[in-house]
Amino acid sequence: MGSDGASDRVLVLNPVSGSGDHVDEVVELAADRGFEIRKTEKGGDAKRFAREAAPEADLVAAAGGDGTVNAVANGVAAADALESTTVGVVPAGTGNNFASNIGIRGLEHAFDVIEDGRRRRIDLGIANDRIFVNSCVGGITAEASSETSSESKANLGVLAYVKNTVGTVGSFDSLPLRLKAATRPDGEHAHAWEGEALFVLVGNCRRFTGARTAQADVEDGLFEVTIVEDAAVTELLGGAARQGLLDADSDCIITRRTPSLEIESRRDAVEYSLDGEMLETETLHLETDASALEIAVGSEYRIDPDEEATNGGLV
Ligand SMILES: Nc1ncnc2c1ncn2[C@@H]1O[C@H](COP(=O)(O)OP(=O)(O)OP(=O)(O)O)[C@@H](O)[C@H]1O
Repeated sequence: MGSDGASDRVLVLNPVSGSGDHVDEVVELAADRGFEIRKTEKGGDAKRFAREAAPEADLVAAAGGDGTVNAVANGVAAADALESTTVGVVPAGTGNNFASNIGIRGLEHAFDVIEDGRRRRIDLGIANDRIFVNSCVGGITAEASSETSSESKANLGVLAYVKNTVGTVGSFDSLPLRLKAATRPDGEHAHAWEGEALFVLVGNCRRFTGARTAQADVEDGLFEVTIVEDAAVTELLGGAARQGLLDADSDCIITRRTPSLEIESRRDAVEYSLDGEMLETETLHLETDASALEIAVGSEYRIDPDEEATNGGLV
């Protein structure tokens, strides 16, 4: 407790995330460790609670799904406290994609990590004036993505999205988009792409191509961008996917690493999902804020997830 009565560790608890049966256990674990607990009652509370707590608190933890982590990161940023406040992640959502990417396995483990885990400064994604930690997804999967199981995502990468969409949506309105991605931090040497996209997947801490791990390098100042052209559906229906051919090597799937990009719709506004929270806009400007957010990570977190194969996973 600070001298003015403000807590130095605050837990923002979403009681309705996931199946909603985490509340008692989280309250007990948090109380044992001296957290002040603030339960959300409606949308907008998590960001507000984090913004109010961050100027005094060394640690603000988010108990909920990716949306709650997103709100807490946005609140800490709104308080201008990213330099001084660490964010903790307590996985109590449906998918908990971000938590698993940073090596957090469950509720009790999350509190152990907050107590003793390494601190790392990771990149944040900025989409127009909002922050995201894990991913920004545009197109028809913006909603379908939350329904694709994490197991299926990890195994199939971007193919899981195409398959899931084909399975659940049935027909498609592809997006006429224009993308411009910088190849250097100063915005020089832009790559441009224009065409009909089924979806655009921008990963900060998460990747969508058929890599061995779903975690992207979140300390490199770069997004992993995947564009799936609408021709992918034809390939998929043609049986390429069943034979395992539709993946990062497909001509319909374009991948880029970039510190910033702009996505412009050539028709209507497009719905994007920022860590599961929706944003509708015609033009989306995305950039990374390198090493902006301090988080507590589990031992399975990898700075460079691709190094695992060569050095036995040690970082
Ligand atoms: N008390 C509440 N009642 C209703 N909605 C709430 C409440 N508190 C937060 N919310 C809403 O919950 C959403 C965030 O949910 P969150 O993403 O954390 O969980 P989830 O959807 O179960 O998990 P995941 O994103 O991992 O699938 C936000 O959109 C927020 O507005």
